[in-house]
Amino acid sequence: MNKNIGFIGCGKMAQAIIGGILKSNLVNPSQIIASARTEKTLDDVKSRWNIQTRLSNIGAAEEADIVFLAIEPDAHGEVIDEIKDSVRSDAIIITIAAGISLTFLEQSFGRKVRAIRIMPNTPSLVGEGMSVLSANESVSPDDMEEVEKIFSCIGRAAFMEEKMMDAIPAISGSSPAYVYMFIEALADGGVKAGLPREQSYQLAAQAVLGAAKMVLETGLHPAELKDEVCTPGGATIEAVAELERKGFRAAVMSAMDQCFEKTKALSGKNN
Ligand SMILES: NC(=O)C1=CN([C@@H]2O[C@H](COP(=O)(O)OP(=O)(O)OC[C@H]3O[C@@H](n4cnc5c(N)ncnc54)[C@H](OP(=O)(O)O)[C@@H]3O)[C@@H](O)[C@H]2O)C=CC1
Ligand SMILES: O=C(O)[C@@H]1CCC=N1
Repeated sequence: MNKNIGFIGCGKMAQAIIGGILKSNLVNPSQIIASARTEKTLDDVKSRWNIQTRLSNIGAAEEADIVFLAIEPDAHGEVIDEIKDSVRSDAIIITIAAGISLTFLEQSFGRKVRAIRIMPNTPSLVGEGMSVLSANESVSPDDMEEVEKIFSCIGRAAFMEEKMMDAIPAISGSSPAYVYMFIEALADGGVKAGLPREQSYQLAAQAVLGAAKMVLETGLHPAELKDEVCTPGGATIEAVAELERKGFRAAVMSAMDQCFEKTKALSGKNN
């Protein structure tokens, strides 16, 4: 891809995207220009990937064809104020923040900008991200294709109407955190039953990866796949019954409600 990509903010999520893009060889390290609040972060990313770094946000924004706002939701107003006169008029502006709307971006730039709102997740680092994208009407089909190319290189990309975007953190932006907790719990259970800890992590993580692939590749309903594992009178149904008694599914859905409510609160605060 013959474009310069700027990252304003270079924390966990930006680094997952940068690492994923570079692994897929979509661009060279010299095409990525990142800024952050501290020199420490910039030194870290420079030594990890040899990308270009700038301590000034303007420095990262002015040379970029695509500008990622990879900062906290609350930092958007101040940062956009800082860079808005330096961003190229034809640049594509992307926010990856929870709860930052396209209208907020347009209003903060004070002009028509090509704006895209994306909710990615950290498995982008290993090419297994899930990113949901929503664009304003200034974004052309060619722009969309270009941005979709980036996110398809680091996992799966889906376009959705903006009204859906506040619901995405709970299901795919934040959910890797709950899945890691599940893997950790599985591994602890393995250790409790006498398995070595390192192998327990491997067994647990591979079971989660395999189960996810079964859902994606067989197209079967998760309930049907679950039923296939439960041998009549066997061991699995005992575990399933205990998970139901302990409110496993209700706990997951209620956790997602909390995440959704917080995202809506961020949206309300920033829009
Ligand atoms: N983590 C995740 O899994 C996901 C995060 N997101 C979104 O990504 C965004 C960043 O989150 P995350 O990566 O977790 O957070 P981090 O705290 O890891 O990263 C934030 C980055 O922003 C930089 N920063 C903060 N203020 C400024 C500023 N004024 N100028 C320049 N740089 C600044 C920080 O610099 P420094 O390092 O020097 O402090 C840091 O590099 C959030 O909006 C979040 O909603 C979206 C999906 C998933
Ligand atoms: O915790 C957060 O707010 C961000 C959004 C999705 C994942 N991390």
